[in-house]
Amino acid sequence: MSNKQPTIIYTLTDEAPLLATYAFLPIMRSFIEPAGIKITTSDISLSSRVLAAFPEFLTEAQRVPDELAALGKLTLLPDTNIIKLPNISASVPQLLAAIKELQGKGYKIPDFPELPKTEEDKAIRTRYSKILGSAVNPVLREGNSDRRAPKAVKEYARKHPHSMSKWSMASRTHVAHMRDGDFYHDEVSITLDRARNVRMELVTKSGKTLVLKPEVKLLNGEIIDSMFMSKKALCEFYEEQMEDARQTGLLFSLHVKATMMKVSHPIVFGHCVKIFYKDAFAKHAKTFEDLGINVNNGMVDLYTKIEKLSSGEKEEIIRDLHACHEHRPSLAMVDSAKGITNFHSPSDVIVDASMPAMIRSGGKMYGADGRQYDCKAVMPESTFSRIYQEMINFCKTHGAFDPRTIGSVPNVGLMAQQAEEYGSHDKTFEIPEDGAARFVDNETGEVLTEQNVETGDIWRMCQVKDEPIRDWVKLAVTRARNSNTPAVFWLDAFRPHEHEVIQKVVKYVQEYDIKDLKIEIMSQVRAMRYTLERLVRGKDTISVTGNILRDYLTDLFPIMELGTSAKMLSIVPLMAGGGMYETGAGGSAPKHVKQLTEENHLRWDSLGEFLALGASLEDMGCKTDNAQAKLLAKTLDAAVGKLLDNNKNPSPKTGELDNRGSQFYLAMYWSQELAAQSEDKTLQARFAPLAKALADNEKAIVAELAEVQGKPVDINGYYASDSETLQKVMRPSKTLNAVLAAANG
Ligand SMILES: NC(=O)C1=CN([C@@H]2O[C@H](COP(=O)(O)OP(=O)(O)OC[C@H]3O[C@@H](n4cnc5c(N)ncnc54)[C@H](OP(=O)(O)O)[C@@H]3O)[C@@H](O)[C@H]2O)C=CC1
Ligand SMILES: O=C(O)CCC(=O)C(=O)O
Ligand SMILES: [Mg+2]
Repeated sequence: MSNKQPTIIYTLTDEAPLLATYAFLPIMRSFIEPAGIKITTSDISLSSRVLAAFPEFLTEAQRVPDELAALGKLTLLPDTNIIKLPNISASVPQLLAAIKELQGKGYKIPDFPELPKTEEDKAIRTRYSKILGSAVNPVLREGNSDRRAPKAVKEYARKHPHSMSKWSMASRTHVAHMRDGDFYHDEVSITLDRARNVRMELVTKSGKTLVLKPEVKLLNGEIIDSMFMSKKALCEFYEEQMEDARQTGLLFSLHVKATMMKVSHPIVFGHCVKIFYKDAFAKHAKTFEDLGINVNNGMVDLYTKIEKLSSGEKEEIIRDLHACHEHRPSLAMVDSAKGITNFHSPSDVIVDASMPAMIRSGGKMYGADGRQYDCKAVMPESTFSRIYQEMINFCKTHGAFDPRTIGSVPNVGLMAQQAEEYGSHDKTFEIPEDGAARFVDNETGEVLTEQNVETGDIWRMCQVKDEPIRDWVKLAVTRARNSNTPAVFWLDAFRPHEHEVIQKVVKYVQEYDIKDLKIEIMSQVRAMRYTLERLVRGKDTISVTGNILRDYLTDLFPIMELGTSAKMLSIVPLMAGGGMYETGAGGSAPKHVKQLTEENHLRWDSLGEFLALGASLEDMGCKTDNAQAKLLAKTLDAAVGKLLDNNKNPSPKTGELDNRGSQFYLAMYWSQELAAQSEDKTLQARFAPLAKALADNEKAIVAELAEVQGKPVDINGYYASDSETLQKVMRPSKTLNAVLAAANG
């Protein structure tokens, strides 16, 4: 046992989860500190990451340390215990807004160089690139992922089923994906025979050798993939699908994950927008180039930049853009009332959240008139899009899922040590010239892979190390055994990368006695069908997947089963021995901030935080033999059960109980559980008065929390608010604050 004080590190992130944190931290402290457990915070918000990247632009007082890097290092230590809330994986428009806000607050950080020309601009751009997209999770996720719906949550969903829209056999909704020329078709994969130092280079048809990445250090047994997406095939695909949607009268809707595939997917997104508005882009090519318009960042980039033009020029462009709509399909809308389409920003429609929402709505998305229509969900990469089509087929045949009766699909996901797409960010390139794209061993000159590519193709290297695969297999077998549930590895032997992974899975599974377990390997589409057949019969099936499907399935199934992925238990057993407890499987819900600032109601559900805290305490209790930590975990679990039983979840409707009210109830139930137990008399004596004070003041507290609602509230910014304001907004009940202060002595 270490002599260090047991410590939980709680992350400060962005948007709704950060707001909720300002209410939750004081509550948590009141419960944890009496047991000698310390809570520290680590600010990994977007604004803090921006400031940490540019110390020389700031005054001494403004500088902040790089807390993400420090936290990343801690994940490699055995006694680390982190509670990680969702953070913004910033798109360019989000980063630009954060920079602008910080500059407005007196931080003299540089502008984001959109078209860097000088060396200095390029260096700044490189620093900003490290902050863009999925920049936090790959650093902290030094372990694989275990996400599931706890029993109490599943029972709650069965008792209080969320609404599911009807599916009809007549639905024309479908998924459109490329059938050729995408990453699935153009992939080569190898397992390394020894550690190697490799470069990525392009030998152009004109005879030049361009080194795109001089060095990638690879380990023995590591799997590396060379894959590319053909620009020509992608653009043809978009043309065909747009024409098909137009002729058949379907909404056209594009779904990408531009945050996690932060280099490739913005390009994939941008081509779609440029094809849709092809005529306007051809006519105004020169102006757009002069303005530095880059629709990889969405139409918002275009609309912002044409503001600089005279009103005549601007109107002409807008007229020409509108004219394109006449021979194109209707677009799915993100906000019909404001005329914001699917093309506005690549971070508005993120596959993991957007596809389940569409399937939950009976295959419908919103059109420009605010009504719901069948749609063509365009997901160019066929690798994983087919699973959604399989689910759609199933819903059309069987009708919508019934949350009262369906089973559950927990996930064990491969993601440790920047597995698969997580590690591809600095190894993804837009090909500048036709040629051969190759991985070459720097020491021997050996060409490991070679693929012919054309200008504009997207070429990348993905990798996965051997140890994470072994750990993933162990986690899958352990979950299958502990829950007595079949586990299916979703792996397609016809995809080169997964073919290599299968070899390792087969090898590492043999390290366990699995004769009483049901462990299978199936291609994704078969795995989906098999899982769905079981799901509708009330049976559970563990999905064991690579990184992308980890992400996709841990929103998809929870949203069908529970109505949300916020109520998921989401654990990352760190490979070095520590633990990271993520809060739910959803994101930072920007819509929720909007509702808060307009109506002072925060609908964010902190159940994920409560579950993560429970898992974190339990783990601490077991690893350090700390009975009080175990007791806190047990009583918190019971309190969560009571919270669900009494339906004290936050309501989406202003005027009803919100996040702050739900947190109050958690505190009340938790203190009651601690007061009612007799295992630990000290904790009992400590919490009895708190339980009484909270119960005695329930009415007053709930009334004070309700009173503030219905009016706008100023949170002093969006990305870089200040803690004083947030505390004030998130802790509006004087009575609750006084009770907690008294309890903390
Ligand atoms: N682990 C992480 O760090 C993750 C970060 N993200 C980031 O989050 C941001 C937003 O992503 P987006 O795709 O919009 O996904 P979100 O999960 O944030 O939002 C989709 C919808 O899910 C519902 N939702 C999600 N979490 C909760 C919760 N705790 N309580 C209540 N409802 C919830 C909300 O529905 P409703 O509007 O109906 O209330 C919300 O509008 C992006 O910047 C993304 O990169 C995304 C996923 C994970
Ligand atoms: O890292 C990200 O950008 C989002 C991750 C995510 O969506 C998830 O873990 O479910
Ligand atoms: Mg996700």
